[in-house]
Amino acid sequence: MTPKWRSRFAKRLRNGGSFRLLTTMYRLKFWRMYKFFGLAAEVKNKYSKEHSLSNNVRFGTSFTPQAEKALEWKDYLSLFYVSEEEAFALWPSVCREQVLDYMRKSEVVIKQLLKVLMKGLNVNEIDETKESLLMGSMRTNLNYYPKCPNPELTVGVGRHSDVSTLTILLQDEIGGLFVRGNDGDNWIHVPPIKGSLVINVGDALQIMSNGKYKSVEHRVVANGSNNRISVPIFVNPRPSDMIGSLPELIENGEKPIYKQVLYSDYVKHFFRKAHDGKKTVAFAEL
Ligand SMILES: O=C(O)CCC(=O)C(=O)O
Ligand SMILES: [Fe+2]
Repeated sequence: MTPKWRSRFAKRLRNGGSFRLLTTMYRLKFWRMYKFFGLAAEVKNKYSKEHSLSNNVRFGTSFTPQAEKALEWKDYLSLFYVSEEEAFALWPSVCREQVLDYMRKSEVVIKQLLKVLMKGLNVNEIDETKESLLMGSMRTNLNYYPKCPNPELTVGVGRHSDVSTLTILLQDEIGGLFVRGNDGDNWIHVPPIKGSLVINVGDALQIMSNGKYKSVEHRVVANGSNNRISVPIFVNPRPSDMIGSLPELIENGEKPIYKQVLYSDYVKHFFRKAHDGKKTVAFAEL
């Protein structure tokens, strides 16, 4: 990355928003994903909350069905990465290798993005502890939005920000993802561009950057004519990490606006309620 590009990039993220990173690196075979969702219901149900052998593998529908007035028009398979061995033992074989490959290749891009973002905060050294805080755990979701007979009655995903540090999102050619503009009023469509990824700042980075980088609010509409697939990688702190305004920023004289919270508590708080815009972040406010 050239310094000019780097500073433009850091500025764009500071202003809040979604940054589309053009790359030809990713050629994920979407049909492989469709294959999972095309499996018989009883096969997919082996990975449901009730039947899955592990909490790290979960097939479900909607976000938090027990807290939602109307269900989101979406099925998903959520894969929390622990190790290759575990993935081989527990993840559905129909898509396992593609997801692992995608995650492995993404790591290079993720590290570069985080380096640039930390530079923008004057944090020039990312040691092992910091790296683990920024990207110590990863979760990949396969989202499947089936064609909806009454799209005006529901949504694909309600408005929310991700609880991640960064989200790397791959979407197919259908479209339907919207991000909230900087003025807070307008919604901007994120058009699919072949060979591109959408990079979203999540709440954990907003908190660690002491509010300098803003997590982006987004939503997905339900679609009356097409099925849609998206594959976000949520780059997260580890569940056992304490997150809060980074000490480097406070040592530089900034007033902290976030307290230290256990990341797994933050995530639990997010999942307890239906999607509600950016309200989750209040959980960490001082
Ligand atoms: O499908 C998309 O484009 C976005 C999905 C999303 O926001 C999520 O899974 O958190
Ligand atoms: Fe999201």
